[in-house]
Amino acid sequence: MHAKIKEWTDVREPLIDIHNLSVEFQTSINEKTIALNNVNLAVNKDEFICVMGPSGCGKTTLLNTIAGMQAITSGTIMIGGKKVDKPSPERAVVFQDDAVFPWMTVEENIGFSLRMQKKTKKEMNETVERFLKLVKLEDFRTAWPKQLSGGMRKRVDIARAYAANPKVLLLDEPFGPLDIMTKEHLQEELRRLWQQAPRTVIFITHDLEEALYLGDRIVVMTPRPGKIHSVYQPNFPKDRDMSIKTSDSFVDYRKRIRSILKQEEKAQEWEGDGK
Ligand SMILES: Nc1ncnc2c1ncn2[C@@H]1O[C@H](COP(=O)(O)OP(=O)(O)OP(=O)(O)O)[C@@H](O)[C@H]1O
Repeated sequence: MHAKIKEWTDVREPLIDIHNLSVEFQTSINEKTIALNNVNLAVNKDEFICVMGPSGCGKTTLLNTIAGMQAITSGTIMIGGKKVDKPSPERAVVFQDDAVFPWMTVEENIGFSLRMQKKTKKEMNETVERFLKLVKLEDFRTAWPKQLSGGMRKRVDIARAYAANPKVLLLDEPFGPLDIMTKEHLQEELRRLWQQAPRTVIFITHDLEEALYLGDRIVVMTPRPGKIHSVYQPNFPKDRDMSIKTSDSFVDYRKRIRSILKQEEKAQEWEGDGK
């Protein structure tokens, strides 16, 4: 059995406190799937956390549970001292498939939640303007979603979630279906946006490079049952660009985490053979 790596992580001001969280799905009368097993995690206010791991390790279940969209079997999630048990506008979710409204222009999409929150016209215009600028879509304010590329629609989606002014932004593989160039461009933009408008972000991905580039901390999950294997805090510069991907430290983290995932995969194959 390989040694588990535990790393020093710095949680000073936790906004999110996940304690002994387990989520089970009843799959038939006598069978259940343990999607999350005893997960403990604290997330600082305005921290950018990436949760990564192979398919089926419980990433989406964790995100849905934090969003309040998935019932908890045992344990608790507290956000800002309040127990999570249902969805709230304090938590905005961005999914893999963009959720822009095709019948609204770019600026109407970004202002949607502000209209729902009954903000004044002035507040709404200022916020929409700010986020149009931050995601560099000022020249497309009156465009319809079908006139935009996939990457641009994703920027509208993120701007809309941001403009709602949530305490927590939850992103579930938002760049998953995009080509590598668009993906890297959006990763840089998201990091820049987050620096200019800090928010507590939980970003789910199965892409290790994406997790290392974006996250201040990287939570590595492993499956069967879904658990946190280890947490890393690489301390890459806050203000970063794609060049960090070739740094010795980045390459070293990538090797170490990849080797953990490989060992876990092998261990599971052995377990599978033993059945
Ligand atoms: N509604 C459900 N009913 C039954 N089982 C479920 C349900 N949702 C998830 N599961 C199971 O829970 C486990 C974790 O699933 P989850 O989707 O959270 O993993 P994931 O890491 O997000 O995977 P992926 O990267 O493929 O999206 C899997 O074994 C999955 O089959």
